[in-house]
Amino acid sequence: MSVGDDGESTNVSVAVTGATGEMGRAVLDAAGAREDVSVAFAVNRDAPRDPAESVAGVRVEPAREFDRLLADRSPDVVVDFTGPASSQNYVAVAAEAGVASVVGTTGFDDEGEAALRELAEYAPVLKASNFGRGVQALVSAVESAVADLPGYDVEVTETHHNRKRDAPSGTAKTILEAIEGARDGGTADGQRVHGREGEAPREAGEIGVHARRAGTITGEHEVLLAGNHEEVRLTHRAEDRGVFAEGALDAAVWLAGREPGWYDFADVVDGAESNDAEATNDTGGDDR
Ligand SMILES: NC(=O)C1=CN([C@@H]2O[C@H](COP(=O)(O)OP(=O)(O)OC[C@H]3O[C@@H](n4cnc5c(N)ncnc54)[C@H](OP(=O)(O)O)[C@@H]3O)[C@@H](O)[C@H]2O)C=CC1
Ligand SMILES: O=C(O)C1=N[C@H](C(=O)O)C[C@H](O)C1
Repeated sequence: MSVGDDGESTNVSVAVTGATGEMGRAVLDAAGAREDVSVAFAVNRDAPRDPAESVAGVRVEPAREFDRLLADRSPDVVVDFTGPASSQNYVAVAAEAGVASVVGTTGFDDEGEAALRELAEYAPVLKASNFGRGVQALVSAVESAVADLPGYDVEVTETHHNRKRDAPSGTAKTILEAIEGARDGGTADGQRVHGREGEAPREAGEIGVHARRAGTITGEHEVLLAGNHEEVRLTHRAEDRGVFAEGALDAAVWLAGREPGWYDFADVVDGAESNDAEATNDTGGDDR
């Protein structure tokens, strides 16, 4: 991390994994347009066959070179949008070298999530299921609506492009946890009903969860609350992956130089200017 003459402006160097994936490309595009970020290197599992091929002007190296590049180029933060297994590997190598990680990858199982949290004891790890600032606002609005409307039926619907692997989305899981936390005394996730089929009517307290996959839709999340002959619908719609990429780079800039620990995007959005966020190593949360 370099600090400018004014002592204020900083430049954070990032290593980008999954560089030829949708999000890797978006991150490299966004980084190229920012003055507070530079790219130390970029890797992909299957690097382009032509070594001259680049993404946003950055040469993409094979993932097997990740350890060496990390040592040689000393990035401040690794920005990872890949898959759960590779993400865990990248964060492990980074943490061992004392390098921070921003993780956007979703779809971790409990074991994978716990492993990441353990790695946060060695280096800062900031993980978020959605780096859109609007989703932070959506989650707050959902918590408030659920608390204000006890007894209303709640259904969560997420819609994504047809290439998405994990369902429900990481964001939907974050929203579900917010709903459960906002209900009186909290509710067990056994009340989640995924899809709906058969004869039985809806039971009180159920939270319906619906995942749709179609075309090239970037990402939509809707929470429907219905009762008392009225409906409330809270929706977030991402129009472009650049939204997630900018949020992830904001997170990288915020994370550089922090103490080891577990952080989330709410820390960045709530206290972007402050340096006093407390890292946690708790095992709670479902931010996958
Ligand atoms: N938190 C957020 O705001 C957001 C999170 N996401 C999440 O980010 C992740 C990536 O999404 P997206 O970019 O659309 O997906 P893509 O499939 O377009 O890209 C995934 C990238 O990760 C690489 N990759 C996948 N598995 C492995 C592996 N086992 N080892 C090494 N590299 C691997 C792929 O390499 P290869 O080309 O060789 O297959 C590819 O470069 C998903 O989990 C998605 O849910 C997405 C958008 C926003
Ligand atoms: O895979 C995606 O595309 C997205 N994944 C994230 C999720 O699982 O919530 C975030 C965003 O909705 C796009």
